Amino acid sequence: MRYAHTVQAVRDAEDALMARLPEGVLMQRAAAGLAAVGAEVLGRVYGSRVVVLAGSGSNGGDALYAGARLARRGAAVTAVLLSPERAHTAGLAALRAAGGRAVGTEDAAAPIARAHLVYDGIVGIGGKGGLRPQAADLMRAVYDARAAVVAVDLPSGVDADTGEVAGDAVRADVTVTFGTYKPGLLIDPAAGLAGALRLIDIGLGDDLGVPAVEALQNADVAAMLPRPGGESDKYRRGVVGIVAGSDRYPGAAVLAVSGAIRGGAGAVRYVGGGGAAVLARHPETLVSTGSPHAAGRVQAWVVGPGLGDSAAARTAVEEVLASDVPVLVDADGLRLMSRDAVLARNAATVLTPHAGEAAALLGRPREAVEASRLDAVRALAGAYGATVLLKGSTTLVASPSALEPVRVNPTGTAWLATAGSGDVLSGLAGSLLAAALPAADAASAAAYLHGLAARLTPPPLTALDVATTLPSAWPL
Ligand SMILES: NC(=O)C1=CN([C@@H]2O[C@H](COP(=O)(O)OP(=O)(O)OC[C@H]3O[C@@H](n4cnc5c(N)ncnc54)[C@H](O)[C@@H]3O)[C@@H](O)[C@H]2O)[C@@H](O)CC1
Ligand SMILES: [K+]
Repeated sequence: MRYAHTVQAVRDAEDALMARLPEGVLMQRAAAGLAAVGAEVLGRVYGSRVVVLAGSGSNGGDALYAGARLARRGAAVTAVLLSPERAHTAGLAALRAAGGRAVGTEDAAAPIARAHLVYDGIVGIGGKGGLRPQAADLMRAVYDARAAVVAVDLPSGVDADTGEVAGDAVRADVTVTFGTYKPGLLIDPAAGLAGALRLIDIGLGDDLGVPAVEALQNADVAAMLPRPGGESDKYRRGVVGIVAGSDRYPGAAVLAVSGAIRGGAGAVRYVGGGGAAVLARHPETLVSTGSPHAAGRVQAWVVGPGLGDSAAARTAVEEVLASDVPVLVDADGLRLMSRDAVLARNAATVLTPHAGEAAALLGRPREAVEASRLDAVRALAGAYGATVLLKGSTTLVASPSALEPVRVNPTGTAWLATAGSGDVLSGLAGSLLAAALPAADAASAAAYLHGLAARLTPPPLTALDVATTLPSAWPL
């Protein structure tokens, strides 16, 4: 698992650790990591030209000490001090002692134009709001110079706790972060500005509390997925029921079932008007028309993809929500469900909106959901007492309890923004629910596998390609 902690958690852990260590040790650990990554990016340090953009806080201090380390190895290092009277005194002295120099912003143009590498030490976890105009101007000069940008702790101007970007922010090639990831490094739009992430262990480990955000890694997914044993039969492995598609949208039925049959459940029941199309593609499906409760026992339901908004569709959603097994609601189901029906449930409910659907449920503009994804997913999970998977550029999964970390999906590709890919995801997640995975695990493992399958599929990909590639994404 990859963990991200809030600024407050980082500060508490740093305070606890600093009380046990001589002064300055943590900053030296940070600077050593920063210098090592800078040296890697440069390839050859001796003779290279490095600019340190140093703000007034400890983030600038880290960058100045890193600059000092590279200067000792033969780099020409120039620090540009954004507020010269408040620059980190000891860091600046170390840089000067190592042969580096410092200038004010008025003299920054020439060194920036010739720089190979620029450290963004403007602000770190103490930053508030976007870049100030002067810093934004300096960064424009940096991009024009095509220097490599290494952000210190996080790209300045992004919100460390939420991933929100309120104004101008640094666009980094690499971000070297200290002690733990910050939520903003994993969640868009900020994550899109961080470049490659490098975590430097500064020893916070035992002092960090519960993470705010976590990202599954391959081994985590492997440990969660169902594996049939000698005692398994199709019913013990779980049966998933899919209520999807309609005469008008039979394709959604096929796609949801194609995800479900590759999700580890022992059998898939399909209920609805798309049965002929489903059977043509997946003859192993148990197909029925009529109502969900007449279809036979299932261990989880998926309801909504391509369902339309007929009276029958509404009744089907109500009936499924009244059941005592886990239910995943997607697409049209999200419009047809009532909040009271979701709140009244005892078994788990998983909602899988994209930003537009989440916006409608929350009564916010879509852009507001996209700009504040973490807040949106938590708000929805709280309001509905449900596990919510918010799809998009970074897919997030929030549990109904605000104490649980939000999961951010590390896989995926922009090619997934294709018709029907969400239907495959809901079938897959429903199948994992039927195989008895807890709701947050089912949703986040499904997002992981779906995103990985998409990456393994040569573009331009179709939703059915993703479903077909799922077995290659399944960890062995
Ligand atoms: N506390 C520690 O033990 C450690 C801290 N470290 C570094 O210290 C950083 C945090 O340092 P600080 O708490 O001093 O805070 P920062 O260096 O992040 O910035 C705080 C300063 O920036 C100003 N500021 C806030 N928003 C701004 C904006 N938008 N534009 C320009 N200036 C702005 C504030 O007035 C304040 O003076 C971390 O991100 C990390 O880089 C590391 O050295 C590791 C150890
Ligand atoms: K920074």
